[in-house]
Amino acid sequence: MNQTWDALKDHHAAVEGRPILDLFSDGSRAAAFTAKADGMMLDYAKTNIDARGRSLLLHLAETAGVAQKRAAMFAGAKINETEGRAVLHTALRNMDTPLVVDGTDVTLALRDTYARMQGFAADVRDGRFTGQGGKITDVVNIGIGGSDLGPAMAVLALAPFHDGPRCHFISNVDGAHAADILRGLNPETTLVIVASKTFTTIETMTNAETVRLWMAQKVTDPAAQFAAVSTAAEKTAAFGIASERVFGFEDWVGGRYSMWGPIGLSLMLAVGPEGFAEFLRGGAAMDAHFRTAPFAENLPVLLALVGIWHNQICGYTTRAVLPYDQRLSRLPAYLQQLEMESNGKRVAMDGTDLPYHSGPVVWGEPGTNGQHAFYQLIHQGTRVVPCEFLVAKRGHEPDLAHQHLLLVANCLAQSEALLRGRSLPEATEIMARKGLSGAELDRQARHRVFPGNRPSTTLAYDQLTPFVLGQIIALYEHRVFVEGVILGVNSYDQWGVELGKELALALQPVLEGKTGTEAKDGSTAQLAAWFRS
Ligand SMILES: O=P(O)(O)OC[C@H]1O[C@H](O)[C@H](O)[C@@H](O)[C@@H]1O
Repeated sequence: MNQTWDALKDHHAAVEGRPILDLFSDGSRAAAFTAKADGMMLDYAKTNIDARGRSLLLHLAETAGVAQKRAAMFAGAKINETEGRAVLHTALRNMDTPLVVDGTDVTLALRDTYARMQGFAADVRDGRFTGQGGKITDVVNIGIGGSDLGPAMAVLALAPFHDGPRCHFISNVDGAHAADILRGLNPETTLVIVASKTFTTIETMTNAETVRLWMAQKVTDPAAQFAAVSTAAEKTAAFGIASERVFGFEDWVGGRYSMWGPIGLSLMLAVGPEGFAEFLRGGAAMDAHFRTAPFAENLPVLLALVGIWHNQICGYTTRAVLPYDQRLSRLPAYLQQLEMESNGKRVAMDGTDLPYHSGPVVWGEPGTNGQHAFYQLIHQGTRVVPCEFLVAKRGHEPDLAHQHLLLVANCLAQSEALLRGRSLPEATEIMARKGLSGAELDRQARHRVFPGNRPSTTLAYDQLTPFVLGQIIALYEHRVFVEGVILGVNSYDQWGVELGKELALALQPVLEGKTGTEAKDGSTAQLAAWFRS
C-alpha cells in the first residue's frame, strides 16, 4: 500500500457521512462528474467522490502503472504472468491493424478464421449448409463459463436483430438442461456448436456426447451437423468434427474474454455477419477511447476508480448491476464471471498476500423486476450496496414508447431515491396526515425512513444495438483490467476453479461405489453414503 492509498483512506474518513446531495449545491457537479464516449454517458455524480477524492483516485491509477500496462496489453506482452500468455482479446476486434507477437502478425490468422466464420454463418443462414432434414432452423451452443455466458447474454440482448436460426444454449452438466433444450427441437434441422477453449471441460464434453446420441436417433451422420470452436484442433478432430467446421483461436484469448472471436459464432448465426461486425466495431470504438482519452474522461478508468472507491476504500463488499433493459437480463451473470473470475484473487502478481480486499461480489437483475424483490434491502438494509444502473434512451418498440418512458422514470427514480432518502421528519409528516399521533406515529414513521446517501452510477446509451453492446462489454472488460492493475492481481488466470474440478473427478468413483470414503471428511463421507444408499 502506498501513500495514495493512505491519503484516500484519510479522505474517506473525513467525508464519510457527508450527504452526497450536498455536493449538488455546486451547480456544475453533475456535468463535472460525467464522462462521455461515442454517444454513451457515465454519470457518477451520485457518489461521494468529490474533486479531491477523484484526483487521489486518478493519481492511484497513474502510480499503479495503468497506462504502461495498457500499452503492454495492447502490444501483446505476456501480462498473464502465471500462465505465461499475452492477453489479446482486443486483437479480435481490431483485426485490420497488424500486430506482431513472437515474430508473427497474429491478425493474419484471425482474419482467416473470421472470414471462414462469416462464410459458414452465411451458408447456414442462406440454406447452402443444411441439416439432413433441410434448412437449419435451430442452433444449439454447448459450452460453459466463457464459452456460454457471453454468446448467451448477447444473443438475448440483440433479439431485435435476429434474422437467422433460433439459438439455444446448453451449459449445465445437469442432464435436465440438455433434456429441456432438446425437447421440441428437430435433430434433422439442428446445428450443434461445441464451444470449449480447451475441449476438455467435463460438462461440455458430457453434453456434447448426450446431444450426439440424441441426434443419432434421427440422423445418419450426426457429426456432419456439428461444428466446434476451440484452441485444441487435435481434440476436435478426435471428437469427429470435420476441420472445415472447426474454428480455432489462440490461448491468448481468455475464456471470459472470448465472445469477440469464434466463441461468438452462435451470435453471428443469429444476427448475421454484418450485425456481428457492428458488435466488433463497438468494442473497437471503446478500445480507442480507452487508449486515448485522458484518465479524467476515460470511461473504463473512471468506472474502475468508482469501483475501487466503493470496495477497497469505503468497504462496501458487493455491487449491484441493474440494467433497465430487459434484454440485458443475462448481463449480471456475464459480469459475475468477467469480474469475479478476473479479480477475485488473494495474492498479488508476485505471490504475496494482498494488503486489501480484492474484487467485490457482483450481482443483479434487470429493473424494474428487482424493485419488487431485493430493492427493499438496497434502500433500507443496514449494508450499503453501490448500484450501477444501465438504461437506453430509446427502446426497439416504437408502439410501446410509453412503456419505455415508464422504464426510464423508474430507473431515474431509483437512483434519486437512493441519493435523497426520506428523513424522519418527512416520514412523520406523511404518517401524521394519515391521522396517526403519539407513540404509534413515531413507530410507524421510523419504519418509513430511508437513510438515503447511497451511491449509484448510471450508464446511459442511445439504444441497445450491436455497436452499443460491443461498447458496453469492452467498457466492462477494461474496467476489470484497470481495477486488476491497481490491485496488482493477475486478472487473466483462474486457479480458484481447479480444486473443485479435481475433487469432483475423485468423487465420481466414490459415488459409483468403486472406491470408499476413507479419505473424506465426515460430512462429505456421509453425503456420499446417502447418495449411494
Ligand atoms: O472453454 P472451456 O475450456 O470449456 O472453459 C470453460 C470455462 O471453464 C473453466 O473452468 C474456467 O473457469 C472458465 O474461465 C472457462 O470459461
